[in-house]
Amino acid sequence: MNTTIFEAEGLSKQYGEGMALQNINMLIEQGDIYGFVGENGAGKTTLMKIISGLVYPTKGTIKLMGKSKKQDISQARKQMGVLIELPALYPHMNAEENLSFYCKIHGIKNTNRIKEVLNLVALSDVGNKNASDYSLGMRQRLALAIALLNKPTFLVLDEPINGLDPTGIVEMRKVLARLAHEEGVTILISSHILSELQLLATKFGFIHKGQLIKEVSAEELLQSAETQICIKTTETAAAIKVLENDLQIHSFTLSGSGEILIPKELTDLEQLMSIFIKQGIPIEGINLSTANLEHYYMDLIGE
Ligand SMILES: Nc1ncnc2c1ncn2[C@@H]1O[C@H](COP(=O)(O)OP(=O)(O)OP(=O)(O)O)[C@@H](O)[C@H]1O
Repeated sequence: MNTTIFEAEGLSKQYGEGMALQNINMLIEQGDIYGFVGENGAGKTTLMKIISGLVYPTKGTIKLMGKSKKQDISQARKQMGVLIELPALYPHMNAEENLSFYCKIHGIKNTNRIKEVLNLVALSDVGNKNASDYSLGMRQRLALAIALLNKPTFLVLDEPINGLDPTGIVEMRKVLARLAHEEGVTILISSHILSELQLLATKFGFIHKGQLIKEVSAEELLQSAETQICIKTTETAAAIKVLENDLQIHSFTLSGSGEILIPKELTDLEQLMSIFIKQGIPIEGINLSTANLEHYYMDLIGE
């Protein structure tokens, strides 16, 4: 049975007149990389702050590492690493010195941990370079290293790839995948870069105007996407005739660029190719379209 890391029941947060969160029920289990998706102002940061103890909910309950009493939750938070706002980095200090400073603040005596976290975030080679010489991606990874100092089992990361260039994004993805797969860290991560989130997350939660409208596993997302065969031909009208008359396929659509999209389960690709060739229909390309987190999200919120 999977262990529950975080659970919210009927969670709401009101700021003045505005409801930032409304009746949220959410479940994060051990080993999940939970991708948190939502528009600006949807409520992602507010929920992450509640989990981290930076903001109190107006209504509802939370359980952290199976604990629900206030004191036990505070204790459980010691097993968490949080990156919501970038911690202050001292530019004139190198990464090791910055980490050493945070070790002192958090009362971490095991200085070997500094080398370990530098290794985990792939900064070992540049650990003695001043932080002012780091790229944004390296600074983000150093901030992550600070969040990892206490060996967390649960990481909460708000937009950790925001503003990074493609190399920085790939580096961060590799680091997070390694933390999850090799160190067994459970991760809650928000990002507006849905293609990136799709490469990493094992589960998704979609929040819209303060409401968690859907939770779905990566497998369910794949299954729910109607995998389609896309056929590109210069003879679209003739190809459609063959589909309808010879193959009795009527549920196909045309993409914006004129490709014919057929649900995969409706067709035997070999048979389709052989009929097209027999009828002299030129095929310029065939490929499979698969699940797309961005489309899924847009469908979900009705846009
Ligand atoms: N301290 C605050 N006081 C008043 N309103 C707030 C406060 N913090 C957040 N809000 C409001 O709560 C709502 C949710 O904000 P939140 O920052 O949680 O959204 P978000 O999904 O993280 O957005 P983004 O993707 O832009 O970071 C927004 O309407 C925001 O204006």
